Amino acid sequence: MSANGVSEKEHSPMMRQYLDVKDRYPDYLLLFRVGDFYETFFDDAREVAGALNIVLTRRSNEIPMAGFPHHASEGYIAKLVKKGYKVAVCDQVEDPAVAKGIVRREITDIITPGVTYSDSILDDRHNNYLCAIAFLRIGRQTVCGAAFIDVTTAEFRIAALLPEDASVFLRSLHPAELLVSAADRERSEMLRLALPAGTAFSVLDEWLFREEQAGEILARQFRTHSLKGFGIHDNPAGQVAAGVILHYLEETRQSSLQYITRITPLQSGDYMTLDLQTKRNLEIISSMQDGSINGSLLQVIDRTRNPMGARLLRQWLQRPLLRAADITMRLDAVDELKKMKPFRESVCCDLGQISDLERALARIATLRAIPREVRQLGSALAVIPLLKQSFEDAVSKRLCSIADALTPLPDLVAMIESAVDPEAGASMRDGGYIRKGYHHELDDLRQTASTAKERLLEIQQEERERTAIGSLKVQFNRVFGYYIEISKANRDKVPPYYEKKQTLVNAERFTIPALKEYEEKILNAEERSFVLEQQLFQDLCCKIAAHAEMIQENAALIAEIDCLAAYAVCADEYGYCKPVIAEHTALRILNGRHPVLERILPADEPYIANDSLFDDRQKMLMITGPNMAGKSSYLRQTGLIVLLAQAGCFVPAEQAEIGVVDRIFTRVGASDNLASGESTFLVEMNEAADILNNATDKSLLLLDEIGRGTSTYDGLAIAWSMCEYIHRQIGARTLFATHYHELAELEGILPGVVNYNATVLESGDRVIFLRKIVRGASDNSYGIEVARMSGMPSAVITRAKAILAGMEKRDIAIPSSSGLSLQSMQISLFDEIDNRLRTSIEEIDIDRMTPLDALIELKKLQGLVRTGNII
Ligand SMILES: Nc1ncnc2c1ncn2[C@@H]1O[C@H](COP(=O)(O)OP(=O)(O)OP(=O)(O)O)[C@@H](O)[C@H]1O
Repeated sequence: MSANGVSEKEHSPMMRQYLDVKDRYPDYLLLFRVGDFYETFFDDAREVAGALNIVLTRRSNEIPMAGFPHHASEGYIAKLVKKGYKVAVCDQVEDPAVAKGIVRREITDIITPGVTYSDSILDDRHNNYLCAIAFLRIGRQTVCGAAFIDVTTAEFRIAALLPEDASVFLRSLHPAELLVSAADRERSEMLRLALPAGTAFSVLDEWLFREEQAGEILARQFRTHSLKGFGIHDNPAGQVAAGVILHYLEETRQSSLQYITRITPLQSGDYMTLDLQTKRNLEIISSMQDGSINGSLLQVIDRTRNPMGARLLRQWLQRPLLRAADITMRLDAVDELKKMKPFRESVCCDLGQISDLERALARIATLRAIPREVRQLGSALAVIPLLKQSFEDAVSKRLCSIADALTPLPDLVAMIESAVDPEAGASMRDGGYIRKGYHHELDDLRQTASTAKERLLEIQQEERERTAIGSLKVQFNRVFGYYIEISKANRDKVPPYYEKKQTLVNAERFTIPALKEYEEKILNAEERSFVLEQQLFQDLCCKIAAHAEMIQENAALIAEIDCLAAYAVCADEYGYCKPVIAEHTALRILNGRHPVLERILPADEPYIANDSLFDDRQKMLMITGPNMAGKSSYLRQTGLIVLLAQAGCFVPAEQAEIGVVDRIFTRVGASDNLASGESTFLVEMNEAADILNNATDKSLLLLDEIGRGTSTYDGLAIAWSMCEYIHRQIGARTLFATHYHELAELEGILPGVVNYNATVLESGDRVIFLRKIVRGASDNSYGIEVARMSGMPSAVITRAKAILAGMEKRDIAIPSSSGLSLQSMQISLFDEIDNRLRTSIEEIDIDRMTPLDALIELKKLQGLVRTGNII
């Protein structure tokens, strides 16, 4: 029985053919070519109709069906794939006119979110990753590894992971599609939950996740006996994941994978780990406001001129370096480019001319390219000698090695130039894209066709004279081929040897033996030259693909030059300074600025620069100050400056010395994970726990309003003890912004804790934010003043002031000065409980209570006294 209860036998032959194909591709939406349409049936049709918002109809009144015209398929397929669907395209592979019985159909393309080359789906400034995660049991241990590939750029990497870190890794990589094993059900489910909505998730057979299987497939792909040369041999789970990826690519019919020439390890020791939280809080790639690039660090720094550079810059900002020598090498290169402005500008101009070599190569190697792309690749490769030459006099180590490594490919450039017509258009349908002189036989065929066409003109002239019909014309169309058209008015002059082909309203069309003869010559020659041209173009693509490794290396170097030049432009135009990078744990940023805020604030309210100073005597900066005073911005600014410096970029500061940070941890503001059912406070505590468990003395901790999500006293107590723990157990450089003025007490108690505050100026009952972070603790929250400035109704403000005055008189709940010790904090905690106890008892209406109610009430009161909370 089939999906809707119709038995196989009752189906038409075409539907049986459909079901046969669908059987082989159950996880894909099967687009089945029927005439000029791609049709989907059964459940696929329901999905497609919903996803594309198209009509769901029924075939033969029974089978659900939805489809779209084939000429518009690119847009529809893009829409489906962007929504996370995997699509298999089944085409008619023989001419229906000559087919005997049911026309033959085959899968001609498979497109999934992680395996696509289509410009309608991809963004050229983003990588598009297909990722696999594998868990392996080795002895008593479970090891985990990941592999990921961008098939459009051939970047193929593997990483060794701790099993518990797999979700964090995935969130950080943000792949378009994930492959997991059917055997790891629970773990796979956890991974699925870690993925952002819309990520495709494929569960594959367990046998694919075996070491032998992976070893074989990797050795075949890279044509080696051992994987030692790639430096990935000590990561068996990663290798399994890589093998799974290659198998999946083969299965999805990506037959020409030769352009994937290497696999490289992603060593956790080389790069700073940036968890999703930190990426989000520091707004590195996208802003918190709307998730777009607008307002992000990337938007400010991305001054690249080329898509390859743009993609690499994203990676650089998300993977800052850890070794001082590597960072300094990048900074020196930026310095050199910054100083040589005219040279840099001319290099940038060259970079702007270079097309996307990586993606063009992938399309060429997989025979998806059109002639224009090949031509563009040729022009891009032609710029390499110029680039190489222009860097010949470079001084900095990295620029010198880039100049050395750039490899011109003159023969390939010449071959492309001689083969592809510079005017080649977007379509290959009409041929004519291979240049004259490239191939002898092609030239001959074209000559034959053109001579025959000239002969047709002669025939036209001869027939005009013979028939005395001046308007007689030899014409061509795809359906009827060549014909002679004669208007109705001249109908009686048509000679008897004219054979009628077609009658129109005002004219008739004929053929004659001479016309037939030349028509055949032309069509034959054209048909053969068309096929030959396709063959020559394919051969050219294969020859280019044979140079894949060299092209990829050049592309990587061009991308790097682009990023370094972009950094230099930022340094120059935004007034950034070159940071000094050291292997100690101090941090000295003088007059640092927030790279994004300083660009968006109005000129009359410029960003106020501040210092961030850490050394052995100053390890934890306790920052108090009113709302809106600039505490969070100061925390973020410090994190961003460190991140930029370690990504090899100059920084928005007057001077900066950065002791390399192994990881930036952030706990900034309330992030809502309400969708996953967690309370704001729980999320806050999870994140705080993660920081305490993973930070080291080389980390930078940016903690904003820890404890805010719960009651004042719980929050204060947690914040206090976290500070103690960080101080005693971790020793990380920490910026701690808080509204708990009591925490200022810690300055006297824990060495290395130093108070700072975001200053304000009181002017009458107004507050002016100076945005200067200065030594000492703040002594006022100004919360009510800030509320007033936000446009709160004045009645609320007046009442709030009265309540505050009352509370301050009674010295309860809201702490008003920094003079409280932990002991006095506990005393006021009991005051608060006493007050709540008293109010609760007063509010009890004994006359309306049953004895049971009274007992329940008593239990609540007991709970209040014991835990500080009413149950
Ligand atoms: N150094 C600065 N120079 C100029 N403007 C600043 C500066 N720092 C912050 N601002 C401006 O003040 C606004 C509020 O800053 P921020 O959010 O950092 O304050 P906050 O003290 O953390 O407030 P809250 O405690 O309410 O979170 C920012 O959006 C920015 O426009």
